[in-house]
Amino acid sequence: MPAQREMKEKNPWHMPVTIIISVIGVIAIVALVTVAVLQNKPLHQKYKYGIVLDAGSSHTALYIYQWPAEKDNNTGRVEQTHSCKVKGKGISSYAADPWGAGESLTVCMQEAKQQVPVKRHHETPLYLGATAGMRLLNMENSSASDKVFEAVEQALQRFPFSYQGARILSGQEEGAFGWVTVNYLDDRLEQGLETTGALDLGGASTQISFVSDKYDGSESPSNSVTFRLYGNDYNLYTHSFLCYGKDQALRMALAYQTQLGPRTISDPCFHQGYNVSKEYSELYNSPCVSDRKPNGPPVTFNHQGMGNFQQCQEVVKRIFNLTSCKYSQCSFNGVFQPLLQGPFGAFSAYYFVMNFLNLTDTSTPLETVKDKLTQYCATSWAQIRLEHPNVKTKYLAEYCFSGTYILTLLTEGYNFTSESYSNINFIKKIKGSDAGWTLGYMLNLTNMIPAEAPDSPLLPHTGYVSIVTVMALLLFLLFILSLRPLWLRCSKRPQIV
Ligand SMILES: Nc1ccn([C@@H]2O[C@H](COP(=O)(O)OP(=O)(O)OP(=O)(O)O)[C@@H](O)[C@H]2O)c(=O)n1
Ligand SMILES: [Ca+2]
Repeated sequence: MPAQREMKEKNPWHMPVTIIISVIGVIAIVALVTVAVLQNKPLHQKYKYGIVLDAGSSHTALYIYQWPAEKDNNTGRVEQTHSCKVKGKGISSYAADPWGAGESLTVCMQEAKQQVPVKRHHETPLYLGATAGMRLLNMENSSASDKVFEAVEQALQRFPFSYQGARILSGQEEGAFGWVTVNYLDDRLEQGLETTGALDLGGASTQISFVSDKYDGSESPSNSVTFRLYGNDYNLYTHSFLCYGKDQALRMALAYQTQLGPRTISDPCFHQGYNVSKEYSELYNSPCVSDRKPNGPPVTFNHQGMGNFQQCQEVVKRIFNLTSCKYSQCSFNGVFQPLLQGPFGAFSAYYFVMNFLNLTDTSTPLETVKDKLTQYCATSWAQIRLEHPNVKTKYLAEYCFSGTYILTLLTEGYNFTSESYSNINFIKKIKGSDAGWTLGYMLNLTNMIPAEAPDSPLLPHTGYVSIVTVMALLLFLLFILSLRPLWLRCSKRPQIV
């Protein structure tokens, strides 16, 4: 017993003041670490939203994007959470019934109301951008186009979002924002990596956009778009070909075959056994072909398929002017195009068509791709329908033409070769978000890509946690060591005998 008492009296830990100080010290350190860690933990649960309606020539689609609420200005954080395809045709097809255009959007808008949390509705920006279909309608009949916009605007303003306007995008914007989307989703802008070119094929127009070291914008300045993003300067080449979307290109190809007003045309771009009566007035009802309407044609013509890829390619080539060029080099129709450079993402109808034809693998030699298309085009219409009973007849009838058009546009039009063809990636989505101009458009309008690289925190969160913990442990050790003299003094005290 006396020995135990002696131990207690020697050991400063058994002094009440020392115990209290130690406990407070430990609690303070734990509290310090906990508060510091929690305070700096990134919040993931709160999001902001943005909605973009892509009013294309063939259809309208609604996209909802979200990003963490506390990081509007951060990099690569915006993602698509929902998309909705509007039933029916594009808004430009409602020229005779403008209110129908507004009405057509309500189902997808209701869906958006469900998808975005109610408390975010009022601060969620809503944009509508129209592309080549409305560009053509505006050229043809600007008052009809104004009426469509009026109806669309009224319909959208009935929803509780922050409506930011509906307008026609220029071809240049459409190309440039598609390029921004692809490179943003691939984190190429933020990291200053080599960029990917963008190839977009719609129903009424098509865009090509890429960065070329050889292009500084001085030759054909109208094709140049400059950006400063995350501290890097980009000099983008972009061009939009109006009327060279898939549907209008088909019209032009048919117009060449019907310019003498025959009752029947034998079209190599359609399958053998395909035979449909079509109206001249309907075929020529577009500014892309209206000036070539034959004089006094019959009301209808029989559109018969022959199914021949080679001949189809000859027909398709006729819609490209490959000879005139006043620049150092051109793509087609006298449009300047610098040397192709880098990888390319090809989306929209490029993807739909090549995916249907099982031709998205560009490591397959171009000659093999052509052989496969030759076989596909030569298959009878009856057989094609039998093999794809669930595919929309309009799409199905056109895939031979569409595949041929895509290969001709890429090789004869844009000058992709057997080698550079493999630089193309046919894509639909990147990391869950659709490739297209809408995301780039929203990022631009909400200033979500800074011109300069944002100040990044000195340390990542895990590094920060580790340093705070190590510092706290060191403090604790220091505290223990500071008790040592006290402990030594106690141990030297004269013994109580
Ligand atoms: N499964 C699908 C879906 C669409 N298409 C075709 O793809 C084209 C539409 O492409 P899209 O990118 O949706 O065009 P829009 O945006 O409507 O047109 P634009 O960009 O020219 O305004 C149309 O010709 C349509 O027939 C297709 O062949 N197969
Ligand atoms: Ca489009």
